[in-house]
Amino acid sequence: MATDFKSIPIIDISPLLCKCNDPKVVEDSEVSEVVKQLLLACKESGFFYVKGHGVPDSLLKEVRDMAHKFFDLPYDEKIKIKMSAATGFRGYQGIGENLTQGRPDMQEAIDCYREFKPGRYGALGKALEGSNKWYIIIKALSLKTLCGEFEGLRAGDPFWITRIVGYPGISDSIVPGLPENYIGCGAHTDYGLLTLVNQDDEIPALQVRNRSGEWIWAVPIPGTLVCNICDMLKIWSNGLYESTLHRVITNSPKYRVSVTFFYEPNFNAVIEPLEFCKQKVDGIKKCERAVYGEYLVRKVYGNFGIEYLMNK
Ligand SMILES: N=C(N)NCCCC[C@H](N)C(=O)O
Ligand SMILES: O=C(O)CCC(=O)C(=O)O
Ligand SMILES: [Fe+2]
Repeated sequence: MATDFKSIPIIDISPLLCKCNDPKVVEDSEVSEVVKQLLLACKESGFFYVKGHGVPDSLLKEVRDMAHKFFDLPYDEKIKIKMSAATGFRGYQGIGENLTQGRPDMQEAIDCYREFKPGRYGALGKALEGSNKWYIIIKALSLKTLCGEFEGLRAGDPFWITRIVGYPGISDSIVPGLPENYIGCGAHTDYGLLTLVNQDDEIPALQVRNRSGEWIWAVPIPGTLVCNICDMLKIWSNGLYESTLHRVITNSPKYRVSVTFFYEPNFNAVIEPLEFCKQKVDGIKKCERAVYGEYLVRKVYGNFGIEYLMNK
């Protein structure tokens, strides 16, 4: 359950990285301390910054620089990798094409989804069949390498999504009578397990809602990644962890980029509150079950107007 948090904690996870292969990891006091902080953050705000994550600052910056370069290209170039229902919703979408709660977001983006063999996830998976445009977009993004880490038996054959988002800058001279909260991305929760956000320095934009409805800034902290709990993890934890509402405000004249990686469950996974999480609240089930793939496809359809959907 989210609380009235006023700030988002910064957690140094380096002990986890150093000691993850140590057979005595569970007894390690530094590791226990990190785990304690993570647990608290997952319950109180569903959001935290991580530092000591092992991804060099220079690489985080390089990724964002490449995203800026892509979005700087003329529109005619960008639409060479245009997304549609026919591309499995993979590729570029222009400003105002993504909808949140039915309203256009003032952003442009490139969406990538885990690739899989046609037919692998049956009729449901058909919506997302297609290949990513890696060769143009993110040769050096290193996200593919990172994705590789998450795949395989060890992590249960998870799905993943990555979204490279650009928010055009704004100023009174461009939009006279500009509202104070110009929406780069409307209020939403994320769908899967855990989101990692690599955001531009110096441009506060991401906001997270606490229990009383106040919007708390997740200002950029150089070298950190913003992490947040998503809907499927909330269900698994029987509501113990919060999938917190967040949004993006644009009030800077500077163009802002964020690169998000969504770590998701297996596409076919049936997600239900785990028994030991129910036990913590006298066996009461607090969240409804969902099939991840169904949930995702419903969200993807909701994110686009009808012209996208007519196209497959
Ligand atoms: N794959 C994820 N989580 N993408 C997040 C996008 C959030 C905004 C979207 N229009 C929505 O309304 O959900
Ligand atoms: O741009 C950001 O900081 C976050 C974007 C976001 O919330 C999303 O794409 O799900
Ligand atoms: Fe989000």
